[in-house]
Amino acid sequence: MATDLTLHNEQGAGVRAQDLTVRRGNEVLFKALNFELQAGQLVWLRGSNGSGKTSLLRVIAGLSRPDGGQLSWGGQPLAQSEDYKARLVYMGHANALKDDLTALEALHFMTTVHGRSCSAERMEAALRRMGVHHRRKLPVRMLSQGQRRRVALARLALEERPGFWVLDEPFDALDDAGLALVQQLFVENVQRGGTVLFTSHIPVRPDGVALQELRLEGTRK
Ligand SMILES: Nc1ncnc2c1ncn2[C@@H]1O[C@H](COP(=O)(O)OP(=O)(O)OP(=O)(O)O)[C@@H](O)[C@H]1O
Repeated sequence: MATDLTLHNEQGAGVRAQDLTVRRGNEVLFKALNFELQAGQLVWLRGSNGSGKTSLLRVIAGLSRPDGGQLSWGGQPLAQSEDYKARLVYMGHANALKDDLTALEALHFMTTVHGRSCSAERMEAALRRMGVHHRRKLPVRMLSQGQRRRVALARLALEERPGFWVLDEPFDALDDAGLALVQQLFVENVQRGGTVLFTSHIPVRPDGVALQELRLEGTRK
């Protein structure tokens, strides 16, 4: 039997998952999962430890393949959609910052790797917004965990287009002010017509947009 987690929203195209099945080893994490993620949605992917949230995010980001079912964007397979690839911003659980680079260099490296290269002034402004500008010349290895997270998340502060953000535990290691900053970035992306799909074990309550939930609980068969 299919599990329908469709989130209803009428604005524009989005990601559609049909009968999605993912296994890890011998374990079926979820089976025949159906949902849509559309423009203007802020979606909290929830589920207990090991329920398959990271695995689902990786599949949506195109980093691994589902064992069954399809993912599409505007009727086209997700993996073949240039529009989807251009909108996708995926951030995994790890910060993916190079320890020996300074914070500014690490952000520059990250944006270049992801094809989002921009001016030094804009990167400095993003680091300032994330409250780590005063640490921009320090090597990443000398930053605290929360500061590293803020540098990595500065990538989101550089985005100006309506993006499709897929974020695994973005709030990890952040203090209350950091949490508020990142939620504000979510709201801005959603308000310009983007989508944010994220996991978090910390309850969040962004102001100004509706928060929807996609629950993986009970989807195993
Ligand atoms: N490469 C792998 N090989 C085998 N099993 C894996 C692999 N990666 C993940 N798993 C298993 O898949 C299940 C789901 O893992 P996943 O990381 O997707 O869960 P999660 O919901 O993100 O968990 P958490 O809340 O703890 O971060 C776990 O039981 C895990 O052990």
